[in-house]
Amino acid sequence: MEASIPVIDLLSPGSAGAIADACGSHGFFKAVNHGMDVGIVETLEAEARSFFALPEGDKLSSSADLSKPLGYGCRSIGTNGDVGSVEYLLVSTVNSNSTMPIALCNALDEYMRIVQEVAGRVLVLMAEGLGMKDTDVFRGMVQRNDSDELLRVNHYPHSLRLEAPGSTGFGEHTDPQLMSLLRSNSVSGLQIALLDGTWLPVAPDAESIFINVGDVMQVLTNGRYRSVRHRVVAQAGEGVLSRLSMVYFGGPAPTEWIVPMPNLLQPQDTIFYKGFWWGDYKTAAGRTKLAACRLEPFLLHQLAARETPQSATVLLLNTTTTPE
Ligand SMILES: C=C1C[C@]23C[C@@]1(O)CC[C@H]2[C@@]12CC[C@H](O)[C@@](C)(C(=O)O1)[C@H]2[C@@H]3C(=O)O
Ligand SMILES: O=C(O)CCC(=O)C(=O)O
Ligand SMILES: [Fe+2]
Repeated sequence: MEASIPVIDLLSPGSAGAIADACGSHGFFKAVNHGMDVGIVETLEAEARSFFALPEGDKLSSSADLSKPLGYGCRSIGTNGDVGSVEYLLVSTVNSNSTMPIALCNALDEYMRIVQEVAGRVLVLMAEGLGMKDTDVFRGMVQRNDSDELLRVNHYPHSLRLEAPGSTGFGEHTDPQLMSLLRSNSVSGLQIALLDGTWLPVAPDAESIFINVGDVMQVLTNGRYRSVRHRVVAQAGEGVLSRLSMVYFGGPAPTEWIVPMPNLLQPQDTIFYKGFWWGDYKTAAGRTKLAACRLEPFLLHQLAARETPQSATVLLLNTTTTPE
């Protein structure tokens, strides 16, 4: 059967089960009937596009009050030499972005508000799909006062294309947090890695949202939900609309201890991961290259990769191929 992205209606009665299946098989799905306010999404898109159209110097100085790695960035991703044909704005909830255009700040704030609400609903369904009694456990982790939530707006202008068409827009990686919620315009480029290592292009859909499972969720669920490797391949097309995406990352508080959740384990189950504090994991992740397998040091050493097909996926995906 041809591989395809699972599509889930968030309002359907079977959505929790369908989400659990998708998070286990792909670590990724498209959600329809998500209820996000179209006007707020379109306003952020328009404000972000105006911001990205500013001269480089203005963009750099206008976000200079956001300390690295937050703020405006161009080509360089993280601090370890990774580059892509992307410019972006990375903001956290706790930052007051005083020197950015006020309309952009307002649009980011409004978007954060609606994306937190829908991310919360999805996290509840993710817990429900696992049969958890406390269906609020994941939402609770990302919606504490000190939770580590981020919003990133990525723009892939043709002018930044590094080499030939098909070159790196945003290199392959997994997202470190619990889950990410992505919305893009109608320009393609996003691809996800399947269990067998092939890359599956994700058809863009500006009306829908896309959910990624992140590293922390993979650990909390002892590998039942799979942190998906993904990348953006830069598209050709001078004069044509460029890709613009907005991604919410739901991370826990720095003091949250991340370990396979006891109430998801049966006595006979193998525990695949040792625990870590999110704060430490994030600091360590910040020192890695984008494509690194960041969970590798936490995989319990006595486990052979073949014993754990889902949780070992990330480790097995060093060499990936693109389907023709
Ligand atoms: C190369 C890097 C960029 C990143 C921090 C890291 O050292 C490794 C993880 C990267 C990532 C991927 C998902 C998100 O876009 C991001 C904000 C995150 O939390 O982890 C980025 C980091 C970044 O751009 O600083
Ligand atoms: O821009 C995209 O479509 C994906 C970006 C991404 O994976 C990220 O920002 O972590
Ligand atoms: Fe990502």
